[in-house]
Amino acid sequence: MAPKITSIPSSRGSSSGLVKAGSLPSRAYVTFLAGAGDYVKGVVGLAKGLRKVGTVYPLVVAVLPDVPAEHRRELVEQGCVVREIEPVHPPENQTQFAMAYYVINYSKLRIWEFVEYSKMIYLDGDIQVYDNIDHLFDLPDGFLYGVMDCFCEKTWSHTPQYRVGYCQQCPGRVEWPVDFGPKPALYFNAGMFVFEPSLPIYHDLLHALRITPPTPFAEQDLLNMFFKDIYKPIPNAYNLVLAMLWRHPENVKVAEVKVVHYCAAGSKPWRYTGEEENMQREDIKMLVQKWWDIYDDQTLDYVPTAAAVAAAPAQLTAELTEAGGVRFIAAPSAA
Ligand SMILES: O=c1ccn([C@@H]2O[C@H](COP(=O)(O)OP(=O)(O)O)[C@@H](O)[C@H]2O)c(=O)[nH]1
Ligand SMILES: OC[C@H]1O[C@H](O[C@@H]2[C@@H](O)[C@H](O)[C@@H](O)[C@H](O)[C@@H]2O)[C@H](O)[C@@H](O)[C@H]1O
Ligand SMILES: [Mn+2]
Repeated sequence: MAPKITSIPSSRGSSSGLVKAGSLPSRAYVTFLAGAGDYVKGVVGLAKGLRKVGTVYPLVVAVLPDVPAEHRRELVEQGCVVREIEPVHPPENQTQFAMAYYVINYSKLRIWEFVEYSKMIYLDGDIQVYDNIDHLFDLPDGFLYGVMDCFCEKTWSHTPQYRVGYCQQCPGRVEWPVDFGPKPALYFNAGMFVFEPSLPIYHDLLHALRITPPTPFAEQDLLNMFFKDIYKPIPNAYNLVLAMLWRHPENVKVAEVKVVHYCAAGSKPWRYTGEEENMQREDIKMLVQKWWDIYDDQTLDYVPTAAAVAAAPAQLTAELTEAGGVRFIAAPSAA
C-alpha cells in the first residue's frame, strides 16, 4: 500500500491567513555551510532563489568555523543571518563507517539548537527553491516532514534494498522479501526537511549520535532512525532528488517541481561540466541553467531596507551603490 503523502495546503495555511508584516511567527529557512570552497555559491543562489519566490522568512546560515570572513560577509550582504556553529563529530575512530565526504554533515544537527525559531525549514546549499513554499510552515506541529529518498542509485549499493531492487518510491515494482524481515521504515532525503528546534530533542540527538556507530549516509541515517515515528512524507515536488528523473520519471512532473536538489554526481550547478553520467540529459541542462539564471540575476541581490541599514552590525557600515542599492562595507574603524 503506497505510503500516505501528507496533503499540503495550496496557499498560506488557513490558520495564519495573511500575516501582518512585523508580526511574523518566529520561523526561518536554515542551511548549512562548511569550508572555504565553492559551496558558498550554492548558499548565495539559495538566498536569491528564496527572495525571487517572495518568501516572508529569513534564511539562517549555520557556518562552521572554517568558513572565511569574506564568505560570511557575502552572505550578510545577501540578507542572510549568519550563525557560527561548532562542528559535531561522530564517535572517535569510527568515522570510517560513514562515507568520508558525509562526516562533515553531522554538524547539521546543531540546527536543533536554534530555539529562537519555533519552526524551520532546512535546505541543503545545493538546493534551489523555484516556487514559494512558505505554506509548509503551517503544517501541523509535532512531526518532521521531508520527501522520500530513492534507493536505486549506486550510492545505495551497500543496502539490502538496493540488492533486491526495492525502492519506497515504487513499492510495487519489487516486493520487499518476507524473509528479509520487516519492510524498512519510510526514509527521507535529509537535504530538505521541516522541523521544530528543541533543546531536549537536540540533546537526545547528540546522545543518539554518541551511541550509534556511523553509517554510510552519516547524519541522514541518524535522523531517519531518530525521527522514524514522527516522519511524514511530503510530495516529491518539495525536494526533487535529481536521480528521480531517470529512476522514477513516472513520479516526477518537472513543470510542477517547487524545489530541486542538485545532489546527483556532477549536477552541482557551480561545478557543472556535463561529463558525468546523466549530465547530458536535456532536463538536467535546463535545471542547471535555471539555477544559473537566478545566481547571475543582479536584480535579486539583497537591497537592505532603511531599518536593516540602521541595524547593520557595528563592524559594517553601508554605502550607496551606483545602481542606487546599498552595500555593507567594513566600517573605517573596523577596516
Ligand atoms: O564541503 C562542503 C560539503 C557540504 N556542505 C553542506 O552540506 C550539505 C550536504 O552536502 P551535499 O549537498 O554535498 O550532499 P548531497 O546532498 O549531494 O549528498 C551541502 O548542501 C552544503 O550545505 C558544505 O557547505 N561544504
Ligand atoms: O550526509 C548524507 C547526505 O545524504 C543525502 O544525500 C545523499 C542521499 O540522499 C542519497 O540517498 C542519494 O542517493 C545521494 O545522491 C545523496 O547525495 C542528503 O542529500 C545530504 O544532505 C546528506 O544528508
Ligand atoms: Mn545536497
